[in-house]
Amino acid sequence: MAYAVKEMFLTLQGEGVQAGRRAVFLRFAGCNLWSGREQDRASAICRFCDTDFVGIDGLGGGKFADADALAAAALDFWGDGAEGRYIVLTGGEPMLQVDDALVDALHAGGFTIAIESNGTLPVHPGIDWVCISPKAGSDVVQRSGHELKLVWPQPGVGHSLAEVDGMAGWAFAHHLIQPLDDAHAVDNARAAIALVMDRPQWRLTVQAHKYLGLR
Ligand SMILES: C[S@@+](CC[C@H](N)C(=O)[O-])C[C@H]1O[C@@H](n2cnc3c(N)ncnc32)[C@H](O)[C@@H]1O
Ligand SMILES: Nc1nc2[nH]cc(C(=O)O)c2c(=O)[nH]1
Ligand code: SF4
Ligand SMILES: [Mg+2]
Repeated sequence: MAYAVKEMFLTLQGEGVQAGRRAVFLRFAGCNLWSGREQDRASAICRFCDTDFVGIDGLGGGKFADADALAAAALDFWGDGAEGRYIVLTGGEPMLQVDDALVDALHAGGFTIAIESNGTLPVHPGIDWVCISPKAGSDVVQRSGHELKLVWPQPGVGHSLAEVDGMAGWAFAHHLIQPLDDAHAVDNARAAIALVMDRPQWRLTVQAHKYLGLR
């Protein structure tokens, strides 16, 4: 299968339990919850996305003919050294494109594979670190994994507190709250902190890369 990749880059994971870890980010083009066009944002299921995932024109992006070609490009971004190779599959929605061939090729390249997914598609069982970030109004089918990372608050109707308490029972090792980054970031952080103070099953995570000048 061919893969449509928006961009690829080497950075530190900025979010979640693996924050601070050196990682190649592989950002796939396209998402099933928003077209990525600004004129569609207000009518999309997911309306707060902070990412451009349209097209294949980013740095390190392109159309990759097969899994070996994509894994080879990821290894180039990692550079020298076989120690601690870590790749984060993101997007857009990576599960629209991730398949057996890619998982096998990345493992053959020595990568530990992490994914950032909205959970509306089952995550590939070969992935080593599963982060699911539910979006209000979507049907989350992937309710197990390593970390559940809920953006809070979500604009519009959002999740009810009853839904949040329900998610605390989903089979994840870690339950995380990530403040929504928009024009009201300070208020959002306050709301996220208040939620965690009331519900100690949840922990706060922040998008550290945005404070550190990392991609
Ligand atoms: C751009 S998404 C791509 C992966 C996948 N589509 C998803 O939503 O999980 C990567 C992560 O950024 C989070 N995110 C997107 N926009 C955000 C925002 N404005 N503030 C905080 N987190 C955001 C998502 O919830 C997700 O955890
Ligand atoms: N540094 C860094 N960490 C991240 N963690 C999740 C990200 C994403 O967009 O999926 C992201 C990102 O875009 N940059
Ligand atoms: S599901 Fe993820 S990639 Fe898609 S629009 Fe929402 S945050 Fe962005
Ligand atoms: Mg991001």
